[in-house]
Amino acid sequence: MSVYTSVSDDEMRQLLTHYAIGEFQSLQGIAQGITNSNYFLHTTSGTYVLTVFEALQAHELPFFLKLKQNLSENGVACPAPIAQINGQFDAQLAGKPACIVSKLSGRDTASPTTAQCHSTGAMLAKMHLAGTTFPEKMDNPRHADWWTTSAAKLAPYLDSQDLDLLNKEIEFLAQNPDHHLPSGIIHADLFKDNVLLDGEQVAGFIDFYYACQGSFVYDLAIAVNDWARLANNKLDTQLKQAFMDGYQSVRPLTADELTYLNTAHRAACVRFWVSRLLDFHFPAAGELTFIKDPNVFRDLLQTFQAA
Ligand SMILES: Nc1ncnc2c1ncn2[C@@H]1O[C@H](COP(=O)(O)OP(=O)(O)OP(=O)(O)O)[C@@H](O)[C@H]1O
Ligand SMILES: N[C@@H](CCO)C(=O)O
Repeated sequence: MSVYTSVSDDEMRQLLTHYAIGEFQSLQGIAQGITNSNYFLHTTSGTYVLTVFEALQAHELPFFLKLKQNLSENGVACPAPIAQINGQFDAQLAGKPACIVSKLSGRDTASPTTAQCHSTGAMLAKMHLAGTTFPEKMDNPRHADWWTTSAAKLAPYLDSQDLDLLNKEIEFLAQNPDHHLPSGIIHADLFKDNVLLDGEQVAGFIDFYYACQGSFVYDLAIAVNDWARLANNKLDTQLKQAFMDGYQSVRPLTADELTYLNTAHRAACVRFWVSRLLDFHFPAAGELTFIKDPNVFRDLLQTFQAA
């Protein structure tokens, strides 16, 4: 149950005095989710989603909320943040940063169909195009510098084979950067559990809290590595193709992006192999982390190295 911060009815009533979304009716904790406390908020004007952020700092929140507003206004399926009467999107509850966003229909899936991959790929391309109208920038906190520093921190915990693989791959990526490729705002974590689906169609992307500047093909590779990954840690050709076709139905990849694609998949493997290794070897104190298997991305990386 991912409700770490309990919000009382009185606290919620008080917060709602700053919004024009009707009178408080009830709050219902949402079981899914790992990092934050999420609730369905029922008011006399409808149902919304309330998030109380457990790790994000208050000053970091406005960027992500303005981004979601910009994207939702530009036809990207994602929750629209609800502004307070004074125009501010971010709020505070129980001393923590919080926000209210529109509720989307749909649910995530662990086993996508090709049609769902196609729809998600198309929406990702739409997001990349729409993001070009967003004026603010955010550096990627989990890219080359981060994985280089993290590999040094992880070195004592890895066996020599894994450490050698990781270090050589980081060296390869340093020699093959993506700076020359089309870039802009990327989601950077578009795994299956961050997309709500309504039948075969995307109802909305959620969890924009790793969104940052990056190359579009890297973002595409992050998503395909999860959407098309099979239990044997190889990619399903049909799911991958459907995702790529969906993406390219909206934004065809350039010749340079197609040339770089395999390297982008490798970079995406390193990103999540390393973050999962850090979660495993350095669990944050007091954090209820559901450790995800780091080795799936090590194994997937090796399939791309062999390609
Ligand atoms: N805008 C929304 N509309 C409908 N349901 C939502 C919305 N936002 C979140 N949810 C529901 O809440 C669940 C938890 O949200 P989310 O995955 O963002 O949790 P988190 O703890 O904030 O992040 P994470 O699990 O990635 O650490 C989602 O699986 C989804 O079911
Ligand atoms: N999507 C990530 C977790 C959140 O960043 C993973 O599966 O490792």
